[in-house]
Formats: sequence, C-alpha cells, structure tokens
Amino acid sequence: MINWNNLDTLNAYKKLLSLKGQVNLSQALSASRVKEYQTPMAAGLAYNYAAKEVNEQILSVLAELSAEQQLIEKYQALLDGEVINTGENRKVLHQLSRGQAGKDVFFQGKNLRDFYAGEQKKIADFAASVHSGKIVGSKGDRFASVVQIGIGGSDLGPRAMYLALEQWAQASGKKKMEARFISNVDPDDAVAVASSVELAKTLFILVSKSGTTQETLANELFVKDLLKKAGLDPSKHMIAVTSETSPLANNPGYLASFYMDDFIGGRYSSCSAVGGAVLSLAFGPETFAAFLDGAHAADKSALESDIRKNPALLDALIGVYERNVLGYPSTAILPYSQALSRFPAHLQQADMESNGKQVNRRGEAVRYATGPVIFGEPGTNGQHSFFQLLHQGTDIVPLQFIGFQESQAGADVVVEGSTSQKKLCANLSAQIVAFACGKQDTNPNKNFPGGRPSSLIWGKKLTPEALGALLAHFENKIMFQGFVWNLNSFDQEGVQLGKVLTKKVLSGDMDPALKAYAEIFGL
Ligand SMILES: O=P(O)(O)OC[C@H]1O[C@](O)(CO)[C@@H](O)[C@@H]1O
Repeated sequence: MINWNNLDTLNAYKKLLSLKGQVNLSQALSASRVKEYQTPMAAGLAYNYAAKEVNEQILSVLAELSAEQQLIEKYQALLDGEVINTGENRKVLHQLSRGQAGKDVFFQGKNLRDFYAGEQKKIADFAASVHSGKIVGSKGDRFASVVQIGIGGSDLGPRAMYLALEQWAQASGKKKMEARFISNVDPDDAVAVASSVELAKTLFILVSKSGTTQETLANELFVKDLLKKAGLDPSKHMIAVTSETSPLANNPGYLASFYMDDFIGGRYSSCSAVGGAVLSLAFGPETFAAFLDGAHAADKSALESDIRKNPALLDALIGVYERNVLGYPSTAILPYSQALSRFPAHLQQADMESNGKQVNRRGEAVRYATGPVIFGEPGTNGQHSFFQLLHQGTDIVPLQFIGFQESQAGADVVVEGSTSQKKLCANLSAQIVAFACGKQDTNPNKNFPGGRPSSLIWGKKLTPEALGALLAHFENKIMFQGFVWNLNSFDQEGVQLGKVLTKKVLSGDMDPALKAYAEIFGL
C-alpha cells in the first residue's frame, strides 16, 4: 500500500537535517571521488556527483528517505496507470508514449500504448509522404520548411529537441526539413518567422493539447491570414496536433490531425505527437524513434531501487538535500553544448510548472521548501555573463553541468594548440573545480570561497538516443522530487489567474488597479 506523506513527517528527513554541513567540498573533492561518485545513465551517458556536498552517510540516509517515501513504488504506480494527477483526476502517461515500462494501461476500453504508438505510426507515414513529395502545398510545391505554432509545452520541449539535433542531423545526412517555431502572441514573432520561410513551401503544425490557448489560436489566424494573402489555401498548409476532446479535433480544415490525450501534460509532451510531428518531419521518423528509445531506456533505469544505480533518483534526492537541508534556492542548468541552447528554457517550464507548489496533493499547505528556481545558458557563454554571481555571490546555486567529448558537426579548428571542442571541455572541467575548491587570495575581491556544488552529466556525443535519455532523466528527476515533497507535479493551477485577468482586460471588465495598468497600453 502506498502512503502519501509530507516530507517533514519522515524519520529519514529528520536524520538528514542533522547531517547538514558534513562535507567540505574543497577538501572532499579528489581524483578517486571523481571516479567513484559516478553512475551510468541510459544511452551511454553518465551522472557524476563527485562535486556534490554528499558523503556515504548522507547518501545512505537519502536511500532511507527514498524507501520511506516509497519513491519507486510511486513511480511504478504511475507507470501502471494510477490516477497520480489528483488535482485533475488524470493518469500520468508520458513515459508510455515512449515504451511500456509498466502494465498495459486502458482508458474507456482503449489500450493507451497502442493509441500513442498508432499516432506515432500515422505521423511517420505522413512525414514519409511529405518527404517523397506525395503531399505538396496548395500550389504544388514540395514542402521544405515546417513551422510549429504552439506555446509552453507545445513549444519549449519540441523546439529544444529540434535545436539539439539540428547539427547532428545535418552532419549525418538526416536533415529533411528546416523547422521554425512561433510561440509568442507578440505579432512580431509570427511576422519574423513567416518572413524567414517561403510560405508556398511551408507546412504549419498547429499544436495545442487543450485547443483553447489564446496565443496559439491568435497565431493560427495570423498565419492563415498570411497564407490567404499569398494566394495559398490554408487547409493544404496546416496540420493539427491536439487531444481528441479539444475544440480543434476532427476539423476538416487541417490537412491532417494527430492526437495525444489529457494523460500527457504539455511540459511532458515532447515524446508524444507534440514533439513527434515536427521532429519526424525535420529529421525523419527513424530519428524520432531513436530519441524515444533513449528516453525509454532512461525510464527503465529509473525503476532501480538502489539509489546509487538510479541516476534520476539520485539526482532528485541530492537536489532535495540541497533545497531542504542546505537551503539553496535555485539551480542552474549549464550545458556545454550549443545544441542544448534551449534545453534550460525547457527545464524551466518542466521543473517550475511541476514543482512550484505550496500545497500538497491533498491541497494542504506544506511547511518546507519545494521546487527551486531553474535557469541556465550554455557554456561557455554563461561564463561571460552570470558566472560572477555563481562564483562570488552571496547565494550558493547548485549547478548541473552537461557536456560531451565530441561535437555534433565534427568540423573544428586548432588555435594555439587546441581545438575548439577541447577548449569547450577544458572550460567545463575548470569550472567544476573552480566552483568546488575556490582559491584563497589576500585581496577579498579576488577571493573565491569555493564550496559551490555541481553535478556533471556527460557522454561521447549528443545523439538522438542520448538526447532522449537526457530529457527523460530530468523528467524523472522532477517526478521523484514531486513525490518527495508530496506534491501533485502534474497540474498547473498557478497559470490560471493571469489568464482570467487578461480576459477581463480584453472585455473591459476591470478593477481600478487593473484598469490603470491597461491604460498605460491604451487599452
Ligand atoms: O497545449 P496547450 O493546451 O495549448 O497548452 C500550452 C501550455 O499552456 C499551459 O497550460 C500553461 O498555460 C502549459 O501547461 C501548456 O504547456
């Protein structure tokens, strides 16, 4: 039987609090620790936690915490189709969109694994017809570009995944179509993207699970208007990805429609039709399938109950120790990989929309900190931007570095005896040690206190499988942390109030303060 308990009721948590400050990172970090504190991940990646403020005792209490809070049992229940999203009375099935890691899951007599796989197959067939020129634009042009219209989870994950594989696909001859994304309701976004493509050769993918998102519906009409003005038939240039219950479903005004359902949250939808359509069109269905394989392998590894062999669980538990025992308020995601330039933005939504909560699954206020603020940028760019605060600021910000031995494109140049890829990796290695160990200086302005923890996820090269594994790692980490904090990580009520007030502004039904702000913009 599963018990849903608050973190502060757990014996292991009380023990953990007594272990605060046991590790002096600058003294603890050693070559042997770098080798020992590492666990393999799916798709050839590895999670290294040598530069985290943990030791054997802390790790063993974190294992107790995992067992006492039944983290693996809860994950298994989620996989088996239990209603984990209690706020919306929904199952949580994004893992099922990339393989069967639990039991068969049925809803209203439908086997949902078959449903997700069926949509993937429909997308693969559609993509093949677009690539072969069987399906063409309304003036007979072959499609060369694809533009996704969507926001939040219908944009961030797919966009981050597309950018992550673009160079890899180019270098390996897998790039089939150029992709662009329109998300913001700021009309300049749609104008800029539309003017960067040849409309007659462009296929638009309208993505909205709910089919009601204001920004996306506005952008749909914006684009349809541009298509009509260019003498093109919008119904031959737009496909839809939505849920079967949305107002967009079964609309003959789209060239084709593909479906996901309410059991896949927007921020967890990259492996469903939401990511599948654009990635299959851009890089071919086999690339998307390889990405799903990597994610599925990571889902399976997250079932391991030994925390030292389960990277997502270990990462989650160390994060809880940092947040709830050491009191660190934020976490930076620092990929030393240009391909992952939008990955931190995706994780901002994935993590903060999931665990930015102040009440538990039963709606009761919790008396401990929950999700940290997430932000990040690729290295080395971040080094020349906000790293000053990370090294010498008054807050300690745990860091999640990500790096690869090889670049995706392979092209490189030797300058002053080293390639650019070597310089990139040298910077990454240097930063980990600089943060952990610091450097004493008699001039306080030049003193580096050290003691700033980081983890490193690394691999040979960012391939589709590795990307899938990386994505699933973070999704599963977020899920485990939500379980630890006894949250419902799968709803997002906190986004609603702003939507309601926006409607009031647009309908003219405003309180005085709201009216005063609206008047600034002449509304
Ligand atoms: O796919 P939809 O339904 O348009 O939703 C887009 C995004 O809006 C949100 O509901 C937040 O407003 C996100 O959770 C979601 O990813």
